[in-house]
Amino acid sequence: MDISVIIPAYNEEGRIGNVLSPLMGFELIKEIIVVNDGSEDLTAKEARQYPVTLIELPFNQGKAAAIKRGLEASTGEWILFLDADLKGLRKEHLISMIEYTKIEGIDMVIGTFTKGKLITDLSHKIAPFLSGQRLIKRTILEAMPHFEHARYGIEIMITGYAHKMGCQIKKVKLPHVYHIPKEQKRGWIKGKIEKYSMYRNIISTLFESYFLSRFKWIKKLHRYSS
Ligand SMILES: O=c1ccn([C@@H]2O[C@H](COP(=O)(O)OP(=O)(O)O[C@H]3O[C@H](CO)[C@@H](O)[C@H](O)[C@H]3O)[C@@H](O)[C@H]2O)c(=O)[nH]1
Ligand SMILES: O=C(O)[C@H](O)COP(=O)(O)O
Repeated sequence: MDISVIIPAYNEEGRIGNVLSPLMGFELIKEIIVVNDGSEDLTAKEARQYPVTLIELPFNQGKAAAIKRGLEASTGEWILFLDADLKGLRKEHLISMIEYTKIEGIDMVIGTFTKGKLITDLSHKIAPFLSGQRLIKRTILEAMPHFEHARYGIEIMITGYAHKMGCQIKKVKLPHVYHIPKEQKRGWIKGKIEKYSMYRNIISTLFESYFLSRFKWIKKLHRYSS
């Protein structure tokens, strides 16, 4: 198997290095694609210090659009999505995600936070399908209907689609990994505003695509064993 890592990044100066470092020297990783989604800070400069393919979007277009651009540029058989603001990510976490892909028939592995921070652990316990850490067969992503406008609704779309197509999904715990909350990244007021707008993206995607006909998949997701 070969893996393309795609990391969407918007204003992640001082953080993106924590995610890129553990990826170095990993044999199965064919390429690392960082999509700088119109950042106004030094995210791109920091990413350039690593051997990555850097795609620069001229203005902020949202996570889903950044992922789409990364996907178009990638060539791996499997795609590993990682957020650029993770703390505590280590090689062992990647290895445990990759191990699951060896099980016959597995199409997607979702990495969930545990033993990191109470709030992030809790949010992944309640809503593991919102996790941005995933390893997916590229054929599934390529077959998906347009998703580039979904912004933060992207995880809902991918999970819903995979479910609809009968894909096999596994959750894998990523101990001691968490992400930096928006309030800490952007300041309290701006952080809360961005969070509110993220929840709107998530809820509207959920509502538009699945509320009436396919709500059942959410319940089922909780049953996927780790
Ligand atoms: O316009 C944007 C906004 C975010 N990002 C990047 O996308 C990733 C996730 O964004 P973040 O704002 O950190 O999201 P969270 O608040 O952590 O949201 C959680 O929930 C979201 C909705 O399910 C998921 O997309 C995230 O991966 C998940 O961590 C990070 O690398 C960002 O830099 C972009 O590239 N463009
Ligand atoms: O996972 C969490 O801790 C929150 O629900 C989302 O965090 P955020 O502040 O990065 O949006």
